[in-house]
Amino acid sequence: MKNGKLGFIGIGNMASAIIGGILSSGTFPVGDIYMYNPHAEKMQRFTESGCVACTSAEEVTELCDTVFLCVKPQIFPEVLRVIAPTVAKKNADDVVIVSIAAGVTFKNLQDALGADRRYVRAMPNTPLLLGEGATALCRTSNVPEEDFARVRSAFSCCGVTQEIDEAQMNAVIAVSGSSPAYLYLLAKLTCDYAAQQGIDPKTALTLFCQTMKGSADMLLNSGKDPQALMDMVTSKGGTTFALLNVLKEQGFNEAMISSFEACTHRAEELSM
Ligand SMILES: NC(=O)c1ccc[n+]([C@@H]2O[C@H](COP(=O)([O-])OP(=O)(O)OC[C@H]3O[C@@H](n4cnc5c(N)ncnc54)[C@H](O)[C@@H]3O)[C@@H](O)[C@H]2O)c1
Ligand code: PRO
Repeated sequence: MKNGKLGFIGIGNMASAIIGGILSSGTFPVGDIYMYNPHAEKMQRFTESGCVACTSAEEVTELCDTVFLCVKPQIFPEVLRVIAPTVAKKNADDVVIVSIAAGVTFKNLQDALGADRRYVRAMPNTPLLLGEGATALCRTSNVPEEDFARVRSAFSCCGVTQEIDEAQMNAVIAVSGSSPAYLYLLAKLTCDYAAQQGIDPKTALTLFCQTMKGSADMLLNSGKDPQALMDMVTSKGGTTFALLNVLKEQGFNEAMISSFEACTHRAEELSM
């Protein structure tokens, strides 16, 4: 029997972002959110808000019909081994297993927990914490619309969601899962430069962040593609031209593409 409870195993950065987003949105009753982490202090702020702490991953799996696996890929074999007997006791219709791990495939999950179970893979990102996340999702063909909608709503109350094919799941990490890191790197380099030039760090951060937000809005809403928007900024013989020229000369595009490929390749290596 389904009971609508959401269970989280592994309460680290990402589960905290997802649960934080869910709590701020109020989409799910706080008492329906169950969790387990071996370090109990990681659950404290959520239990203080009314979420339920469990004493094991098995307990979360037993009590919840949507189970989010939020541990590092390297910990997956252990967690799957621990929850497998509890998953096996349930009807296949009564549990959806959601993995947010980079690289862990449906085949990995099916080998450990059974081919007849329902699985969703998600690739969220840390801005879910503020309700501004982006999550790519895919499902096995046996996940009905109603179950998928429920999982999707846990992510869409924390931002944008898009359904893709499993074959694209590793490549999408460079698009939205890992990409906050390179945007923060850009922010750090820009603000460090501004500070060296005597610009107040807070002023620089405000200007840079609004520029990221405004540029994102232009990409989404102006009807122009990235190249056309770059051209709008770039006066012939002007400052942007000088900036882009150095990036080109120093191999920025190639470095970015190599970094995307490394990201995807690492996800492939993390498959069990
Ligand atoms: N951090 C991100 O931006 C991000 C984005 C998308 C996907 N992911 C994926 O999310 C997953 C978690 O990443 P994270 O950054 O939150 O890691 P994290 O290290 O912050 O969190 C993992 C948590 O798992 C707990 N844990 C360890 N062993 C456990 C066990 N046996 N049972 C239950 N819990 C256990 C740890 O104490 C920790 O709190 C990874 O698989 C990662 O690929 C992360
Ligand atoms: N953080 C995880 C990692 O670095 C997965 C996407 C973002 O592996």
